[in-house]
Amino acid sequence: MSSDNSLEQLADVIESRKLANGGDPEKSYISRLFSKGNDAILKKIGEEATEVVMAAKDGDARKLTNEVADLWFHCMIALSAFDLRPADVIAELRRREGLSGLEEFALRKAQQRDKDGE
Ligand SMILES: N=c1c2ncn([C@@H]3O[C@H](COP(=O)(O)OP(=O)(O)OP(=O)(O)O)[C@@H](O)[C@H]3O)c2ncn1[C@@H]1O[C@H](COP(=O)(O)O)[C@@H](O)[C@H]1O
Repeated sequence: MSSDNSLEQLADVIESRKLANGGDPEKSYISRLFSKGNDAILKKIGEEATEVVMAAKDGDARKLTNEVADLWFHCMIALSAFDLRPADVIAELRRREGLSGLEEFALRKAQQRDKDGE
C-alpha cells in the first residue's frame, strides 16, 4: 500500500469522526478533540512538535518515529477541520518538485519586492 493511500484512509477515518458525521466524543479520541474545537487541535500540534524536537535531540530514532507519527496524525486532524485532505498537501509538495528551496526563496522575495513597489 502506498503512503498516500494510508494517509487517505486515515483521513477518511478522521472525517467519519466529525460530530456532524456521527462521531461520539465518548468513544473516539478524534471526536473528543473535534468537540474541544480548533484551539485544542492546534495546542496538540504545538505539544507534538515539541516532542519531535526532544526525541531528535535525544538521538532516539524509535521515539522520533513515534512522535512524528503523533505530529502527522494531529496535523491531519487540523487539515480535516479545514476540510482539507492529505492529497492537498501532497499536491503542494509535488508542485514544488524540482524547484530548489533557495530558488523558491529568491522567487518569493522578488514577488514580495514587486508587490511592495506597486
Ligand atoms: N493514529 C492514531 C493516533 N495517534 C495518536 N493517537 C492518540 O493521540 C493521543 C495524543 O497522545 P498524547 O501523547 O498527547 O497522550 P494524551 O493521553 O492525549 O495526553 P494529554 O493530551 O492528556 O496530555 C493519544 O491518546 C493517542 O492514542 C491516535 N488516535 C487515533 N489514531 C487513529 O485514528 C483511529 C480512530 O481513533 P478514534 O477516534 O480514537 O476511534 C485509530 O484507529 C487510529 O488508526
